[in-house]
Amino acid sequence: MSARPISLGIMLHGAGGHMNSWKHPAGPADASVNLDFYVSQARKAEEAGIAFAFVADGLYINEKSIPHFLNRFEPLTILSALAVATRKIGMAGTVSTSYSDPFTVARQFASLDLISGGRAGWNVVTTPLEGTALNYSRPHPEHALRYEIADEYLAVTQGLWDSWDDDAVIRDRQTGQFFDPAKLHALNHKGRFFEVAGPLNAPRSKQGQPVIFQAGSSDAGIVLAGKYADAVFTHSPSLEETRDFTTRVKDAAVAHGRSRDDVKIYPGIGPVVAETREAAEAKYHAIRALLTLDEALAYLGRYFDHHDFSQYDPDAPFPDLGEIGRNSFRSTTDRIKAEAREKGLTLREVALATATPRPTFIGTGAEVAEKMIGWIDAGASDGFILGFPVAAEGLEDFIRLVIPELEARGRYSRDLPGETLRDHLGLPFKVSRHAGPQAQARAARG
Ligand SMILES: Cc1cc2nc3c(=O)[nH]c(=O)nc-3n(C[C@H](O)[C@H](O)[C@H](O)COP(=O)(O)O)c2cc1C
Repeated sequence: MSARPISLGIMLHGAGGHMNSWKHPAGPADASVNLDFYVSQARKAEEAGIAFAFVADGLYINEKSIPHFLNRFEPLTILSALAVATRKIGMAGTVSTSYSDPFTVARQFASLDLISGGRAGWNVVTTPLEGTALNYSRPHPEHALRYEIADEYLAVTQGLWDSWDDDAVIRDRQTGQFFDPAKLHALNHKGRFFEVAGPLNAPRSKQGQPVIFQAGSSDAGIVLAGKYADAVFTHSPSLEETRDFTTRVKDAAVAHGRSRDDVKIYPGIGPVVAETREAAEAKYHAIRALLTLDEALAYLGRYFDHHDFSQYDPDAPFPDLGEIGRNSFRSTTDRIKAEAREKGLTLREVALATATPRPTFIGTGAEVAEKMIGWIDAGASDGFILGFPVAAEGLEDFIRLVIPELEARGRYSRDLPGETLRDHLGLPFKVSRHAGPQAQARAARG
């Protein structure tokens, strides 16, 4: 295989990314809380050489939330179950830095990394929805502050993960020595938001530390990713916009003394594939028909902190919302507003395009495979996270129709490299900050 193989993750999100995917006959209606369905999706993905499973999350619902959000598994709990039902596929889960404590989260991911044999990843989010504050006995931090908290939070967590040198625990039954005190490091962090003494009560794992994913595409999100992220989950509006984003994240990594290859970019895509282009279009139309306009307006509203769009004429131009949305999903709402303005769209058009977008990757297996290769070769991304609108149908179709086309072009292997998630993503073992200069140099050489 000469050119780079394409790296894939799969979003596990119940019945699928379409808000009414639960109505689609391809999978179970209760998929969001159906352990057997999650296990079967993860195993199919693993067999197909998909590098990691990815579980998104949210911490606040109301009666307008989409069905999958109303009843679903907590990410680390479901990933711990999936870790013992699989052997190779990575396990990446979302946890918010605005509504948790670094010691607990460091410990939870360290445990997942041990349970899975070095396959854990943490998708770091800052939580967009103000209503979350109602569930956590604390005020909702505004956008900039959320990212300042996240920065210190990550420094603390990664510090805790290096509490124990790789050979610190001896467990010598003859001498009775359990560990070497010289190889145990307290953190003694005292910062603006956190005071954490450490050490962590968990060792490092087969991959050193869990992989850091980051999701959040605003300027502040890009700076955070450049500093800490091993991988970034982002939108996929177009090849050009995604490539621009990728360039900015990799520039940010370089600005923090890292290399461009230290951070991998994974846009989420929702391919719809069939034997012919017409059949793929028919599949998309069946998916689109699952949705009413009212539901699309509620879906759109969530990005704007559950703004009520039903108050406007759907066939009038998209309303001028001023600052609404800037403190929630900022990068997403800025993009929606700009596109509506530039293209002169009505509210109805914006709501439908947001809730049930026409996939960028639609067509035959060969067409979708060619397009994916085109994105990678143009430098738009390092891989993709597959978030099928209808999970059961989408994964089957992709394995049957797209993967063989990628293989035929020498751009995909079902044999995942190595054993850990870092191996799968082409990232080196994470050397401890307390390791000597020789170990650091070895790691830098790869
Ligand atoms: C592609 C993408 C995926 C996201 N996934 C989640 C998620 O699963 N859970 C969550 O609480 N927030 C998620 N967020 C929200 C961000 O963490 C952040 O709180 C919000 O988008 C504001 O950041 P931004 O303006 O930098 O994008 C996501 C954002 C993006 C852009």
